[in-house]
Amino acid sequence: MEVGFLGLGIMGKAMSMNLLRHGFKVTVWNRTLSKCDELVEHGASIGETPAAVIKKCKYTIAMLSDPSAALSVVFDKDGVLEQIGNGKGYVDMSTVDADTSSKISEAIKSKGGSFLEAPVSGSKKPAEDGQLVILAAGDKALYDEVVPAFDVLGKKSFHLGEVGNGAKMKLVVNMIMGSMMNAFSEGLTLAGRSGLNPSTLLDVLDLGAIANPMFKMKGPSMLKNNYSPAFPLKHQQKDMRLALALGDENAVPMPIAAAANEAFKKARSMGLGDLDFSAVHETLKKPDHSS
Ligand SMILES: NC(=O)C1=CN([C@@H]2O[C@H](COP(=O)(O)OP(=O)(O)OC[C@H]3O[C@@H](n4cnc5c(N)ncnc54)[C@H](OP(=O)(O)O)[C@@H]3O)[C@@H](O)[C@H]2O)C=CC1
Ligand SMILES: O=CC(=O)O
Repeated sequence: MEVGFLGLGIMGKAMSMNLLRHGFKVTVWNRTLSKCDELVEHGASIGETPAAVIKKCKYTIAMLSDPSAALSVVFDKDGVLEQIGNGKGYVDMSTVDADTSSKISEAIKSKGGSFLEAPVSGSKKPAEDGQLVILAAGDKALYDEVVPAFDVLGKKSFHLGEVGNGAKMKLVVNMIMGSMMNAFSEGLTLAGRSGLNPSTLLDVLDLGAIANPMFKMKGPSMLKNNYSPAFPLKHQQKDMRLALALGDENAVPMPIAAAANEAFKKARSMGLGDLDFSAVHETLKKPDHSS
């Protein structure tokens, strides 16, 4: 199967590499074109623009940072809309809000193309290992056609109905994840400050009812102040912001998510946006008055 791939950040690189490993022919594009080189070394072709990729491929996947990037790649000059048409499918796997996804869907469909949103749950490692959870919604025929690619990228795919439902599901999941990360981070800090060994806290948590892969994976590196980015904090804060807007629209009070969003904003203001989202832990540290 031949696919186009737009966006070679942490996730897009891992996902397109995985497709190549499984025998897919992949044509890649990235805004910073030099990031295509490593993929080319592994057998990918380059498209000079999003439009060029769409022209060449029947199916194109996008994995872009946020709503503004997702819109720009579709609507701007040399964008997806210039070449999309009958018989072509566009699958946007970026995490965006339902409105953004609907705008993209309507534009693609007005040109005769088909559209699927398919944000994913799972980070860098699951992307490398083909263990993502795919939250698709939109054109069911296109979904059925791209299942071979989803089977490589993920361990499970859902088709959630109309466009917008995939985006909403992803935002709900990440709203919960961001809130959990803040509670975890406060717990680690409280354990240390009150004279407990935070490593022992990790062992205790792992044996009880709130054990989960995120605490297990992130805890040890957080205790070493290692925030090498798997899921950049700026994207987690974007997801909290979009989830809070969804809460506004539906009159759902979300005081815990709102507090978590403030912590992520504080972390961004401290210059931590490009680090892993677990770097929110740093917002709880005492200022160093030693110098
Ligand atoms: N990392 C993770 O663990 C997960 C991330 N996600 C979501 O997946 C998406 C991608 O995440 P991730 O790979 O981590 O992000 P990165 O920040 O690593 O990559 C972002 C990508 O978007 C591109 N981009 C940004 N702005 C524009 C623009 N205006 N026009 C064109 N391209 C643009 C970047 O291009 P350039 O290289 O030129 O900057 C890059 O290819 C996000 O929506 C994120 O929320 C979902 C699940 C897990
Ligand atoms: O969006 C991030 C993730 O880990 O899922």
